[in-house]
Amino acid sequence: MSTTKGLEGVVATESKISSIIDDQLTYAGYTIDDLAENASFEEVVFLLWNKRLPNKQELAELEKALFENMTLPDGLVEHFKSYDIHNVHPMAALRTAISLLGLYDSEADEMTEEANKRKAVRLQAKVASIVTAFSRIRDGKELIQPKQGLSYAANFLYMLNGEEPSDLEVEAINKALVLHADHELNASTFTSRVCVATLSDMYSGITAAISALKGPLHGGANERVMSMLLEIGEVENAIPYVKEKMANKEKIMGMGHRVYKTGDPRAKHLKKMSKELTKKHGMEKWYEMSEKIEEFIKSEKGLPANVDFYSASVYHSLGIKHDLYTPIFAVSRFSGWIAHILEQYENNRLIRPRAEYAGPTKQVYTDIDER
Ligand SMILES: CC(=O)SCCNC(=O)CCNC(=O)[C@H](O)C(C)(C)COP(=O)(O)OP(=O)(O)OC[C@H]1O[C@@H](n2cnc3c(N)ncnc32)[C@H](O)[C@@H]1OP(=O)(O)O
Ligand SMILES: O=C([O-])CC(=O)C(=O)O
Repeated sequence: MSTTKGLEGVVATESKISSIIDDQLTYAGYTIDDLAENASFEEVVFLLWNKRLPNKQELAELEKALFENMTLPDGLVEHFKSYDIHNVHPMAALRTAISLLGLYDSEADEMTEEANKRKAVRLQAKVASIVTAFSRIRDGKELIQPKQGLSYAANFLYMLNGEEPSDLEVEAINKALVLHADHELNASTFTSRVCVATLSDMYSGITAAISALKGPLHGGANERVMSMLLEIGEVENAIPYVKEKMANKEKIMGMGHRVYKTGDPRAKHLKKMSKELTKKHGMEKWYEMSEKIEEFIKSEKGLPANVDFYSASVYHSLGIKHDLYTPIFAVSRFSGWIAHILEQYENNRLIRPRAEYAGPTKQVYTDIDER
């Protein structure tokens, strides 16, 4: 047997959902550039779940279904008040909330295609409410119910802040949601597929995926990018800071990627947005600092900025709390995880690779008194 550390380059499944070929990302054949410029998040959700764009009626139906399913069970809201919410990371809270949500869904273990599609809508609708409810309860504020007529992105900001967002804010969040929605067989998506390939239920698959996304080598990097920028403080400190990190063999968060070698095609959209939003809010230094780090790491190590890098300064300029960055990634990625879970169910086989044994052999059991 031969092993490939971290399964690099291993093709583990076929999928019709998204592709990364020659550093270009597509969702069901549509380039990410096209979608980022033109699509609403709801259209992308439909696209990932159906492998085609919706017509007007289908889009309206999905928008309505998402809006109507945003309300949370009372028990879940009470649960947020039952622990020390100030000492809990929102990704841990989200992970537990989704597992708990499954207990309120009488169809949780119903495995028909129709039941799974209904659960898909409920999960996608409620994740926005869960993240925003957590944040508001933590801040000691009243919960805000979603407003009819607002898009998913607008309702997310409305439920988070309690006021209707500006067009620019909605555009920024919509674009971020579109850009993060799916990414082939990344670690969290693979986790969700491994989980449901045992024929476990959708809530379990999503809970497993959230757990994988939380880590700093994956979705957890965006929050850490912002911590790094804050630690650097001023633009002129950026290069000495990253030089020291690299001399200590520490990684620069938001840089590098397992698949992309020339560049992550999502990063340029977030970079553009970061430039615009930081300028608008008089926070140019976060953009300038990010650009300096990006250029330096690219020239020194040949590593590109990934999707997490500029999302940090985008969210910061929107006034979003830093520990909500990864949950926002999750809100978007629910759509991709769900698409992959549905695809896995459609053509399932247990995922069970092998490990090459590298431990001792020919051991002989000795009595405990003789060890
Ligand atoms: C949405 C997402 O999940 S995007 C990724 C988000 N994660 C991050 O931004 C965390 C920082 N980046 C990383 O840790 C990595 O680049 C990963 C995890 C994304 C990809 O990792 P891998 O493909 O396993 O690359 P690996 O960690 O083996 O690194 C290969 C080489 O590049 C270096 N390298 C990779 N990323 C970085 C980085 N961010 N900063 C400095 N050096 C890096 C490694 O030190 C290693 O160098 P060496 O060969 O001299 O030892
Ligand atoms: O694909 C990956 O390895 C990580 C990533 O960029 C994503 O999940 O969006």
